[in-house]
Amino acid sequence: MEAKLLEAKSLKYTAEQIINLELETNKKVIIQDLNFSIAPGEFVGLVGPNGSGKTTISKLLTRIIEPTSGTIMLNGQDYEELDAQWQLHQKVSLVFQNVDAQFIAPNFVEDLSLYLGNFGWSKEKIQTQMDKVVTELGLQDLVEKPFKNLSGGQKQLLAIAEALAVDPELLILDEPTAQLDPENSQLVFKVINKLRQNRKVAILLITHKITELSLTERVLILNQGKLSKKMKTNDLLLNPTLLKENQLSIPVTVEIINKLSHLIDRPLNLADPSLGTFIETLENIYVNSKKS
Ligand SMILES: Nc1ncnc2c1ncn2[C@@H]1O[C@H](COP(=O)(O)OP(=O)(O)OP(=O)(O)O)[C@@H](O)[C@H]1O
Repeated sequence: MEAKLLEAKSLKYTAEQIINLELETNKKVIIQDLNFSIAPGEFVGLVGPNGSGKTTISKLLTRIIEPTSGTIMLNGQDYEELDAQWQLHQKVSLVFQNVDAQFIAPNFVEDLSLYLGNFGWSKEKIQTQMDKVVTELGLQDLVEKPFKNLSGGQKQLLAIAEALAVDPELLILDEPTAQLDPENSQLVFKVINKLRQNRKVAILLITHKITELSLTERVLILNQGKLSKKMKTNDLLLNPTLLKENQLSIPVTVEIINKLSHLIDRPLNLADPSLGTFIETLENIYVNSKKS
């Protein structure tokens, strides 16, 4: 049986929702009956239309909110047994969609010291971890600069560095480049790619961007709070209908294949092995051109 780092079973989350000006409420089901697992070191994508519940899942996995029912297990241990959030947050780290909400001190050195100090770490241990992560991501020039003088991409990199400083087993990235321009997105993309190659951390990547998704091995597709599909990322990348339904931009290669089919006036089977090799080559050229 495949090893499981994290396992969610029959996960449900319901929130009170105000329905009119008299402030009457009803229960809104946001997450319903989710079952999924993530293996140690696995890189998994989480996609779905706006409002499908992706951010809610990241909050459940970090105990910012508690599920209405169901269980989450980490290394076979029930989340309930990780009796305080601080214990969990050394194993499962989250980078928020809006990184400004993540920092409370004026710069990275002070912010990370405060964050790791909360776990009761000694000054020496904090310094060792800070040096390690700053060197790993090449952020030496940024660590003492005030956050207010940094670009969105630089802040996003520091937020990732902060989340990695605890050496988590699972890192959750919630749309890490959603608010960045192409240049800053590229900076962050390169770092995620580096982590994939060099760290043994499992990553759950929430994204609407196909280039980021192409770094993942497997993808969970969420629809109205339910997991509608779990599939290999490559299979999703070749399925224009599913991509559109999940607000993912169509890969340039699939567009080329579709245009080819129009030209020859017959559908091309994307599952055809020879076409697969052609698409793979085009994808590599495309992804590499984005990386460089
Ligand atoms: N505490 C809450 N009370 C009421 N409704 C909520 C609450 N939290 C989330 N929701 C609703 O639950 C749904 C899922 O929200 P969530 O932010 O998880 O979606 P998402 O897939 O991350 O969306 P996006 O892609 O836009 O970031 C939305 O309709 C949202 O309005």
